[in-house]
Amino acid sequence: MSKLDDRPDLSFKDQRRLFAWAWTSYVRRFLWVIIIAGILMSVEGSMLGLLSYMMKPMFDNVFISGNYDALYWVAGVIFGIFVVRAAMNLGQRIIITRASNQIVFNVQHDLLRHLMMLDTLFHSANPPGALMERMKGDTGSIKSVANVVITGVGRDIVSLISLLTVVMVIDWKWTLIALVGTPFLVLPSLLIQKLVRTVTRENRQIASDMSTRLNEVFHGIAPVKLNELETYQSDRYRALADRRINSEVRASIAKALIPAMIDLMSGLGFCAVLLFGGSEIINGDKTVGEFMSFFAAMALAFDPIRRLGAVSGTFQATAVSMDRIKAVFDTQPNLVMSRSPKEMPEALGDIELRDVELAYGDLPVLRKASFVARSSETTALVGASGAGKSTVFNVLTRLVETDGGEVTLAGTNIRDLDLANLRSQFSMVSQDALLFDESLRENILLGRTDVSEERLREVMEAAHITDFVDNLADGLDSPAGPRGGNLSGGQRQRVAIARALLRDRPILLLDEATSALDMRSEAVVQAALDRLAEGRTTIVIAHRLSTIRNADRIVVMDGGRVVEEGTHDELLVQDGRYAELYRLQFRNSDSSGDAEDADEETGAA
Ligand SMILES: Nc1ncnc2c1ncn2[C@@H]1O[C@H](COP(=O)(O)OP(=O)(O)OP(=O)(O)O)[C@@H](O)[C@H]1O
Repeated sequence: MSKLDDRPDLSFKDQRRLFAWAWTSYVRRFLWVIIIAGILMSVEGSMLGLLSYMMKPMFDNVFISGNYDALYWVAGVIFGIFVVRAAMNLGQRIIITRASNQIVFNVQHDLLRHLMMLDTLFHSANPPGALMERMKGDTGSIKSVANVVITGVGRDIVSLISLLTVVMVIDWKWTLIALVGTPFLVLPSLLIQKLVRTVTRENRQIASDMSTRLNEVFHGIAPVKLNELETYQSDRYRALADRRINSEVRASIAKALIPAMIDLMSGLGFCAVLLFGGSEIINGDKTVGEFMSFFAAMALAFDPIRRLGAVSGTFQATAVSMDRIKAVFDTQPNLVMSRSPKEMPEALGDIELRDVELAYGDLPVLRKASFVARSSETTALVGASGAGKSTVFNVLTRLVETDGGEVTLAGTNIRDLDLANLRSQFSMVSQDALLFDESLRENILLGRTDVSEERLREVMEAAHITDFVDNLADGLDSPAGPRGGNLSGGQRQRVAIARALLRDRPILLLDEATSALDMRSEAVVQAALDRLAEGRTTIVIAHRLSTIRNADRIVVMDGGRVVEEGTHDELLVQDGRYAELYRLQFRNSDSSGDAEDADEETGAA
């Protein structure tokens, strides 16, 4: 599963494709809102033309002819123009803000769902900070298109058309002279657009690296402090921030270049008209009012023209962000989903791995691994660290896809089963129990509303949670803290066990489920797990071999292969890898009295 690498620069066709995708997927459903906002904007924009046109009666009828009556109606009309402008602007702003936020949240919502569908390998390759930046930073730039482009462009185009109509009506020759420099803008603007795209892409990447850095610092705040990495981390962040400032400045220069060039061209046109038109007024061929109207229209056109010039920069920047978002949507999960999934077998039956192969990139992790976990029995997976035991769990729950071989549940290939249905067969407790930043109650219930207080209490007692919960000020409603940080490792593990007890599914997967518990708690929780395991198909990975010696079957893994299988006694008689591990652990725990130390030394799971 791929890392989200940057894609090549966007051609004009790519950009058209991206905007077409955004339009059909997200914007089109707001067509009516856009039309209404467009009407309001058109009215607002046309008011500028009217305003400039009012210069003519103001100068010719009021100032030059000295007509007092005209003074009142001209003033009234001009005030009316401003009232209409204000009302239209307010109306369309409200409408578009609502629509643009809705569009962005829709994109974010779809993106979140899509990201949650992508498999574990994708998430291992792409750090959370980088994904958050795509979700927030890049979608935010779509909003700027909605806000700036849809609102601004509509209004500015209408303003420009109305102002151009006024200047054309007054004198088409003056208009042509004013616009004489425009064709020279085309080539430089194309080059500038490419520059904007390049700088924006770089900028987004730096923003993503910054989020990743922050995410890692806050996630690993304890190791940062304990290894005195504060200065190192803040220097790294500062280096990124310096690059970001640099690239922000370059991006804004690039974006400002087009309006700056438009300014220059407008200045040239302005002076040319002044030179040419000034003499016509001096000669009496044109009135002062006409001249003032023309210049007012020209001056009022500056802002819309400059903004329209800047729009192309915004468009380019947004195209880059949309491309980064589209890259996520284009990434498909590695999982092969069955189009017509088979029914889940009534009686679950055995779980079988047959010649299963899996590699993470170039690293082979499972190599033709085969074993059977019999229905309603407990199977233990044993082997050195990195042997591939947890990967077997990932394969069973289809968090990762195998490269070869097959996994069956009661004879049915798990690929032929509905994914959600398959996952609903498992309860799992893993070594690093992940808690959410919610109350303990919410962490145990995980959204379920059908659990009675009695059942909840029962489960808490079995998982040995009541011990510590009853001592908390808010009891079960105490917050677990970010990633369960308010609890100890052992307490977190007990919450995870309570979840599994409550979930109560036919297959139980325990990955060093009691490794963080003290001896006394472990004995009690282990008893609860043993009770839970009764009648269920259980696969257990345990640190201490003593905890799995009663398993119905022990599967020994080494380097991604199954190297031995049997009961504890059979494996001891075989005198192979298991017997070696067991003796080593037994001897160490015998001499030190601490089985855990022995486990760590041997690396046995
Ligand atoms: N998401 C991943 N991306 C790349 N490599 C991975 C990933 N997950 C695991 N690995 C690699 O796969 C190998 C097997 O890992 P696995 O977690 O299955 O081992 P394990 O037997 O459960 O080890 P332990 O007893 O230490 O938990 C290891 O070498 C590990 O580096």
